[in-house]
Amino acid sequence: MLELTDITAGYDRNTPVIRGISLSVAPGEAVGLLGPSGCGKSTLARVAALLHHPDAGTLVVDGTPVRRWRHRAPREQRTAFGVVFQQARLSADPRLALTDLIAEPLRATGRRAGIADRVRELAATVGLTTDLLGRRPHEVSDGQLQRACLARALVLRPRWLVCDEMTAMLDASTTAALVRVVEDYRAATGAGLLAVGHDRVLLDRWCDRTVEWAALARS
Ligand SMILES: Nc1ncnc2c1ncn2[C@@H]1O[C@H](COP(=O)(O)OP(=O)(O)OP(=O)(O)O)[C@@H](O)[C@H]1O
Repeated sequence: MLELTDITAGYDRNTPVIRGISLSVAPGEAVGLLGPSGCGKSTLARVAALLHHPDAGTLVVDGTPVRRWRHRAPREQRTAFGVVFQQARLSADPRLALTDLIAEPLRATGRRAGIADRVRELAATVGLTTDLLGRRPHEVSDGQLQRACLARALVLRPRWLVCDEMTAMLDASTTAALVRVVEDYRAATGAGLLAVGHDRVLLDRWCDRTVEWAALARS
């Protein structure tokens, strides 16, 4: 279970951008989070994925309260999450070939055995051909780069996926392909999903339930 309770967070302690927000995702559940631009969806998603320290409130992941965020979070908690952001180019090191980008979390956690096989397997899963794997981010399209970022998010086999506007920059066929990859992964592993977006039709089709930000902010 992913349980966010009474979360207050922002970028300046005196003026939080989200206040007293609670949201839970059950194991294996897919929850869509819908709301207008700037309301704080990404901030909440980053708190949930241990990437942003809240000013107040609690986060409990699979029964264990989170006490530290970002690089201070215990590895076991950090690696339970796979995260994909809207802007692949901002989340990809421009110096890394796609193969190294996908392998980054394996190297960062010292899991060096079988890296090449795992990258090949995931590249096929997300629909990246071998010739693309040696290219760097500026040598591939936004859709190809996002495929690599999704592969990177799955490489440690996370129990939780946070997709923050993952498909907002993509065409319909790439969107459908990436959603399918996430859903196949969830069907195989039972991972839970928090999917942030603007597109109600997509989120309703993709997720078990869609939550409106306005309802969260009222409750
Ligand atoms: N790094 C930052 N520093 C300061 N303010 C920020 C930062 N990131 C976001 N904000 C502000 O926090 C508020 C919430 O931003 P957030 O990105 O969480 O909203 P959002 O609902 O995800 O928006 P969008 O749908 O446009 O992505 C906005 O007013 C934004 O300007």
